[in-house]
Amino acid sequence: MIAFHVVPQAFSLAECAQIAALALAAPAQEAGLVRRARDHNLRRAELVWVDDVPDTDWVMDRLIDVVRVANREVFDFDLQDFAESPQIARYDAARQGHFGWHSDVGDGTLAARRKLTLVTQLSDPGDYSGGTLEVWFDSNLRTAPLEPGTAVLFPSFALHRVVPVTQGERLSLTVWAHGAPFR
Ligand SMILES: O=C(O)CCC(=O)C(=O)O
Ligand SMILES: [Fe+2]
Repeated sequence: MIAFHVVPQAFSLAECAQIAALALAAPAQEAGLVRRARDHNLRRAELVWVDDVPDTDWVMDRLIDVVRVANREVFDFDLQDFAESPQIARYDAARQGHFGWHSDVGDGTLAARRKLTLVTQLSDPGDYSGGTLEVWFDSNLRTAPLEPGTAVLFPSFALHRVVPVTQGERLSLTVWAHGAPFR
């Protein structure tokens, strides 16, 4: 099974800036985990659900295209739908934004069906320190490239984390593709 797939320029720089601006204008929610439990030791971030932001159909359309191509060419998972809104997460240094080691698959109705995770970098790496996304699937730890617009995809059950942001602010755009649970 492929652990980690990188798609450069899934979004242009201008598109990343546009998505970031929409997110900064929208009211954010404190980040929950699957099933909306809150554990600040595990995650500190603010979330905006893309489906709650007007005029973002093009964002979802692009994400669907990128997932479709990656799944056809690389993963070949049995995917059925996108059952949850994409999320924009803001991790800032003031709150030591981070997300500890976790899997995106949980035992909630939706989280149990997560199969493929896609994360797009939205921020210029010059705007923050720390904040790297690491995926630990096998003996190799993989780090998501920092270029804004670059997307990474990995099986949703793979352990991953966002290390604490120590300066500035990092934004990311995440979406999950769902299907019958792995068996
Ligand atoms: O912000 C990221 O890079 C990762 C987000 C994530 O792992 C999640 O929302 O489950
Ligand atoms: Fe995650």
